Amino acid sequence: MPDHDHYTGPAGLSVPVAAAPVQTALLLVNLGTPTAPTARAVRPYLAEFLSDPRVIDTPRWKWWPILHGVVLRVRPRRSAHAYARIWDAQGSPLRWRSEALAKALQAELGTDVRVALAMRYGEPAVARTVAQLQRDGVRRLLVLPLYPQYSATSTGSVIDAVADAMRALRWPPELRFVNDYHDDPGHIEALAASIERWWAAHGRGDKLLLSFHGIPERYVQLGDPYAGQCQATARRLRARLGLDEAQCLVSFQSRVGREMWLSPYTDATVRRLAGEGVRRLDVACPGFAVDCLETLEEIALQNRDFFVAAGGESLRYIPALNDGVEQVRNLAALARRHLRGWPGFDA
Ligand SMILES: C=CC1=C(C)c2cc3[nH]c(cc4nc(cc5[nH]c(cc1n2)c(C)c5CCC(=O)O)C(CCC(=O)O)=C4C)c(C)c3C=C
Ligand SMILES: [Fe+2]
Ligand SMILES: [Fe+2]
Repeated sequence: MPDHDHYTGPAGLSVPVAAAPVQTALLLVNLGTPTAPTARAVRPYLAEFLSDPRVIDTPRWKWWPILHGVVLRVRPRRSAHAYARIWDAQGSPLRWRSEALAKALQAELGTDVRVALAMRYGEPAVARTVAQLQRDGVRRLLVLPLYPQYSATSTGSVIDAVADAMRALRWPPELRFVNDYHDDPGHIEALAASIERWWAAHGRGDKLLLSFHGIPERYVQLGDPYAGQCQATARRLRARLGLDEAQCLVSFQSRVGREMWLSPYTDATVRRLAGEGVRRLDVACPGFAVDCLETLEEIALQNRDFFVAAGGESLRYIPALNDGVEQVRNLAALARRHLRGWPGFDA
């Protein structure tokens, strides 16, 4: 009797003719974080991060000796000290908050989509996560980097990692990417609503500063749309909150190295504002989907100290959207829009 459900080969190979039910997955990708707030754990994380040519585009022969000879000897200890200030009972905030967001999104999206989380650097690695999804029968994959603004250094690098993961698979899944969501009306509304909610609970400061992660200015000259997208997010948020440019300012944080980065710099801005008589400064970081080292340490601790030392009264950090209801509803709606047209999702 011929078996119509299987293809049978001459050497005894037998594979099913009918495909298993197609599964769709949403893969969230965030930057990644060390496994512990120690120099020993931070070193391999920084080595992977700072070896990425999307992040540092200096030719390898020139960068390698600097990275291994200087940067990885000095920076891990400094970074570990910063991480130790924000590490909590659940570990790295970036990691556990990203996990909480993935879990909340899974609950919001239901059983039609499987939600997974990977990290660009460190674990869970993109390649391993994608390979596991494929083994589990996922044939359609929507990738959502947790960066509202596109930069080649962040989103572009996630695209590289997913492309590398695809290359390693014999039968890669169908693929879609969210490039950015910097001006998505639902995202702007989510940001505005969470800032207003925070003001209702804590009162309003004299000014609102929006601090975005910086990148070298040269990258923007080479075509990176990041700076324009940050300014567009700020413009829309201002319009929604009814603030002008004097009441709601933009700055860029985290400069590393000697090159000019996007300006004005956040540390110089908070010092300037304190010097100009601003007493209570509210700071939000709309470039970070979840709180992490850059918000909890660099803004809420380091820049707070700069502001107070320069004569300000208090710098208050307004938390990221994290796994709050505004973010979960918005990212679920964004995902559903990008899933449209795939079987099981309205066209
Ligand atoms: C040196 C170049 C760097 C570029 C360019 C850069 C761009 C960039 N980064 C983020 C988001 C995050 N960065 C974080 C930490 C971090 N960033 C850099 C360097 C660059 N980032 C370093 C060396 C570090 C590690 C900490 C340190 O030593 O200062 C984090 C926090 C991670 C955490 O564990 O909490 C995030 C998030 C974006 C969005 C971006 C470009 C737009
Ligand atoms: Fe960074
Ligand atoms: Fe930083």
